Amino acid sequence: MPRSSTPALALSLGEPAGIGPDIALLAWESRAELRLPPFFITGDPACLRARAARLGVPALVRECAPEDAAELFADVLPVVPAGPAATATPGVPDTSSGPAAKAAIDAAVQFVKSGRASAIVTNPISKAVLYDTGFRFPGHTEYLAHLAGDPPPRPVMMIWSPELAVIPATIHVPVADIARTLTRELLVETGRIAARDLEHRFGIARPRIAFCGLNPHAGEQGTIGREDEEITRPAVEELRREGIDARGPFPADTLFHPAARKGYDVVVGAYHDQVLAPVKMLAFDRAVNVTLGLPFVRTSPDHGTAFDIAGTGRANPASLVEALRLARRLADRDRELSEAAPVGEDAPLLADGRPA
Ligand SMILES: NC(=O)C1=CN([C@@H]2O[C@H](COP(=O)(O)OP(=O)(O)OC[C@H]3O[C@@H](n4cnc5c(N)ncnc54)[C@H](O)[C@@H]3O)[C@@H](O)[C@H]2O)C=CC1
Ligand SMILES: NCC(=O)COP(=O)(O)O
Repeated sequence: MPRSSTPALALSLGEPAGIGPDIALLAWESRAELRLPPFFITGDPACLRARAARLGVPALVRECAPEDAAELFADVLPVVPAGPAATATPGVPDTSSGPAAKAAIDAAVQFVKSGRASAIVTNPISKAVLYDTGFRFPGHTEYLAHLAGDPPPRPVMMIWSPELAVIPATIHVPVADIARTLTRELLVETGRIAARDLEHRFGIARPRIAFCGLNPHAGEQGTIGREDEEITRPAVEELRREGIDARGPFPADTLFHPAARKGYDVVVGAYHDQVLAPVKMLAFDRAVNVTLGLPFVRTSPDHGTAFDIAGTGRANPASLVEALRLARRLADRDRELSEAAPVGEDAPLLADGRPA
């Protein structure tokens, strides 16, 4: 059988005791109806066979090489074995979970970097389980940047949905540390990366980037906290001087209602829950986590491991389905841009080496 010229997407197994295996199986089961782009899973095939049997999903799990996945996808669930056996019971991670989840990410990244996968989609990991097994990165976002290159690019987390797209400038930072982690340099870098990737990867000609204040009422002209005047406003002004359509700082409490959402393409928030809560309220089953700033495409469902429903058949694969679709779209656009780009010494390059 001829091999497809477009590599499949690599989907990492995620936390084996979470809903990653469930949603991967359920998405694959609806592949024809949903016209899903072909993907293969990196991880322990035995874990997926056991979960398919438990859920009653008639999936034929087939071990294969990445190159064969696109052709096999219509008939079987392609799995490229990676990492140790994942022995955990659904809902109950054990000591195999951390190494199995990490090895699945490592393999997916290796395949996308070598051109054997078009993009990577990651199933949720349990941060606590990984930290317990020696993982020293806050999450996928920073770990993927570490694997992407030396020096690592600055990664930016964006949660994207048709209703709302948001970026937390600080990510997995304790609330007590947010104000000192939020710097002008961080906001400027985040704005630049957002502007660049929204234009190049998402095709938005001049993205409008709204910055949230940190304090109530965006600090009320410095009377309720100084950060918005001393950090966020100068960052917005610096970005505007560079030609980026940055706006704000705006009070967070009035930035997410329907009329306000018409005024920007993405919101950069000061911290995780300030912007992830609104997007998950509006679009929990449609939103997709995208890492900007990487030399390859990475998406993920917006939710976590959902240990409480793993292995029950109640997990909704909709966010994973959107993550797969978006990964395909972004990877196709990356490929079109690189094919159209001039070659040779004069070709302009982005900071990470991608064609501008
Ligand atoms: N990209 C990633 O790797 C992410 C990992 N996490 C990790 O997930 C773990 C659990 O986090 P939580 O805050 O409990 O959030 P969670 O998203 O796992 O669960 C929150 C609630 O939503 C439900 N839920 C989540 N996804 C669902 C789906 N697809 N279908 C139906 N119901 C669903 C769960 O059953 C639970 O009641 C943590 O260890 C966290 O670090 C959280 C977010 C993203
Ligand atoms: N709350 C979002 C989240 O935890 C995702 O983090 P990451 O693993 O994609 O870095």
